[in-house]
Amino acid sequence: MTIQKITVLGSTGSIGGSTLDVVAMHPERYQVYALAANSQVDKLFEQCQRFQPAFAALVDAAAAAQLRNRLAAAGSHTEVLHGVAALEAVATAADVDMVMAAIVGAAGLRPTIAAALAGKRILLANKESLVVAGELFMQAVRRGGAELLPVDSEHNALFQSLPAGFAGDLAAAGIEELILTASGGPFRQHTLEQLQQVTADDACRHPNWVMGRKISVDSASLMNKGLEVIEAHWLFATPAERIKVVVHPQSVIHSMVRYHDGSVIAQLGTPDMRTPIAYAMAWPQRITAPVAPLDFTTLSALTFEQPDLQRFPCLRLAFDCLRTGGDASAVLNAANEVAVAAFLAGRIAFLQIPQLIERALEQGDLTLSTDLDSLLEKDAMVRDTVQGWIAG
Ligand SMILES: NC(=O)C1=CN([C@@H]2O[C@H](COP(=O)(O)OP(=O)(O)OC[C@H]3O[C@@H](n4cnc5c(N)ncnc54)[C@H](OP(=O)(O)O)[C@@H]3O)[C@@H](O)[C@H]2O)C=CC1
Ligand SMILES: CC(=O)[C@@H](O)[C@H](O)COP(=O)(O)O
Ligand SMILES: [Mn+2]
Repeated sequence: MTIQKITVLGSTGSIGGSTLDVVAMHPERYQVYALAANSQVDKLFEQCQRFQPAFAALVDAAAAAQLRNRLAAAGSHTEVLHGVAALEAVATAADVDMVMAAIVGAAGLRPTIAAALAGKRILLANKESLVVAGELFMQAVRRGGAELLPVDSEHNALFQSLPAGFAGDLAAAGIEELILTASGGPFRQHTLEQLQQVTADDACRHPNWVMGRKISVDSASLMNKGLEVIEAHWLFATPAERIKVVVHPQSVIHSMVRYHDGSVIAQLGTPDMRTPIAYAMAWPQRITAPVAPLDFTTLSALTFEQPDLQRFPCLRLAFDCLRTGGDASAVLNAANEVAVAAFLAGRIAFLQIPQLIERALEQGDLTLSTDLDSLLEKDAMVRDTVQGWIAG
C-alpha cells in the first residue's frame, strides 16, 4: 500500500485535531505533508513535533517567525511558511494526495479552490466555501479532476446513503428527497424572550458535538443547517424543494435519503467527527476510527420535530437565498460571519444575527459574480457594511 500524503488546512481547530487522530491511528496509510492554520503557535508547534510534516504554514507572519524559531531550537526539519499564498502552496504541492479543508469561514475558499484545480482529493469540512462560491467551486473540481468527499456529518451521511456514483439525477436514482437532520442546538426549547438573553458561552454549549465557536453559534441559530442546505444543493445537484430539514435532538441519525419506493436509507453513528473524516480519507475502503461504537441499548429514544422558523429565522433566510441564486448565499455568509464574530465578542445580541443578515440581503447586490476576485470583493464590501452597522 502506498502512503497517502495529507495537508491539513485548519490543523489547530476541532476538525484539524480529529483528522490528526485518524492519521495517528494509521501511520502505515497516511503521512502528514503540511499543517496550516492562522496564528496559533503553541498548538501547531506540538503538532509539528508529533507529526514531523515537511511544511507548516501560518497566515500571520509574526506567529510564523515564532514557530520557526521554536522548531529550529528543537532540531525540527519542518520548514515554516507564512501568508495566504503559503496555504495555497501546501494545498497544491505535487507530493500531496489529499487536503483536509478545515479552515473556518470564507478564509478557506482560496486554498480549497486551489487544491481542487490541482486535482487533489478534497476532504471538505469548510462548508462556507460551497455557500460562498458553489458554482465556481464545483467548476474548479471538474476542471482540476479533483475528488470531492464530504466531511460535514450530514453530507457524509447522505453520500453514504446515496447510490454509488450518484451524479445528481434524482429521478433516475429513484430519489424523492434528501433529509438533513438538525440537533436543534442548545436553544431548541428556548422561547423568543429567553433567546434575547443568551450569551456566547451559552451558544457554544452544543448538546451533542464539540466544535469550534463559530460553527457552534451557527448551530444555535440554525444557520448551520441553512448553510448545510446550500452545501447539499451543490454537492448533490439537488434543488431546494428536494431538500428537507428535520430536527432530531439526539444527533444519532446523521441524515437520510428518501426513495420513491418508500425506503429511507440513513447513516447512524456516535456523534464524533472522526467517523466521517475516516470515511472520507479511506473511501471507497473503510478503516477503523477512534470512535466509541453506538450502543443501541443505552439510547433512550430517537425523536423528530419540525424546525421552528419563527424562533430560528436563519434557516428560512438560507432557503430563500438558495432559491434566489446569484450571490445571495455569499452575501448571507459574509453578513453571518461578521454578525457571529460580533456576538462572540459580546458586541451584539443573539437575535441581532438574523436581523443583520436580512438587512444585508435587502441592501446587497445579489447578482452573480463570475470570477473569484469579484466575488471576494463583494464579500469584503458586505463585511465592511455590516461592521459599520454594528459599530453604529
Ligand atoms: N467542528 C466540527 O465538528 C465541524 C466543523 N465543520 C466545519 O469545519 C470548519 C472548521 O470548523 P472547526 O474545526 O470547528 O473550527 P475551529 O474554530 O475549531 O478551527 C478553525 C481553524 O481554522 C483556522 N483559521 C481561522 N481563520 C483562518 C484564516 N483567516 N486563515 C487560515 N486559517 C484560519 C484556525 O487557525 P488558528 O487556530 O490559528 O486560529 C483553525 O485551525 C468550519 O467550516 C466548520 O463549519 C463541519 C462539520 C463539523
Ligand atoms: C458535526 C456536524 O456536522 C455539525 O455541522 C453538526 O451538524 C452541528 O449540529 P446541528 O447544526 O445539527 O446542531
Ligand atoms: Mn454538519
